[in-house]
Amino acid sequence: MSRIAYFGPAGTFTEQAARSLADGRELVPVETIPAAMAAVRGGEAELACVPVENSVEGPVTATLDGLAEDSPLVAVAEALLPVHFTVLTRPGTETVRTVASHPHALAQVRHWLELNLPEATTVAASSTAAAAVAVCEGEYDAAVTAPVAARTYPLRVLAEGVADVPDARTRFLLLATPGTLPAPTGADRTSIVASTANRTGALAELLTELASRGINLTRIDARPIKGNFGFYRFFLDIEGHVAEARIGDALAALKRRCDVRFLGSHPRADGVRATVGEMATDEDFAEAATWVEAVRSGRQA
Ligand SMILES: O=C(O)C(=O)C[C@]1(C(=O)O)C=C[C@@H](O)C=C1
Repeated sequence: MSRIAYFGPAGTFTEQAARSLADGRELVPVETIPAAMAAVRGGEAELACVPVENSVEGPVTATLDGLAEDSPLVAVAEALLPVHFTVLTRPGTETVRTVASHPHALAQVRHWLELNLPEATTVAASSTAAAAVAVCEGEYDAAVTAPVAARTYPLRVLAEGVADVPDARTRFLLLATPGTLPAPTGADRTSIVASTANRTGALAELLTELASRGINLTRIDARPIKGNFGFYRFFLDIEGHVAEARIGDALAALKRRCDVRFLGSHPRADGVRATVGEMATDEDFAEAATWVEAVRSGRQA
């Protein structure tokens, strides 16, 4: 049976996302995001499930860095989960002095902690479920976790439905080694990472290549190129599938300008159909290509 390595241990939001994408595959927890990616690169798992962006805290930087470095991986599917937290303690805990969780989770409950546990010190854990494990082992007094962790670990629920921002969401990717792409659906997302030269207008030129082909951008994040102070990579998510003419044409244009890594084209979890700018449909591109052919072959003045 094929396997999905997910950012664990058991009881993370990522496990929930992996379950929703599993399609009968075996789920295998690993401790870190780089370990999930390494499992796919090393062939121990066919797929990896990792978080990529949260509507409150933004990008999951370990995922972005892992996608830009080492051998290529591509996203073949995604899941979008609503994020509200459960706070767990050991049965019998009377005073909460330390609260542990993933930094993204702590950032999403900052106000709740200020109001409800103002004396407690927050501690970063590798994941929400790793924090629950640490509470079980007596290392910390409370953990901010996914609701599912309350069923996974023998802990007491101190609070449920905790979220500073009511409709917070996290998006997760299912990653594979490059192979057959998922078929276009009309509601797809294409992701790339581009490293531009450090000169005036370089980023504007990349964005213009997209805009002039009627392509809508859904996310842009910059990450430093490590060991090269002041130099950045740009992660771009765009609406559409590389099989569509305007997207293929834009990627070819970007490739001529800078270093580009393709990170996949896959259906969007929210089903939002791509906005296609004026004169940018596949038919428009095909008509224009036919005209150029005619000009080249002398059939058209
Ligand atoms: O620690 C977990 O449960 C995770 O799956 C990670 C993660 C994240 O990286 O953003 C996922 C969703 C929540 O936003 C908080 C933590």
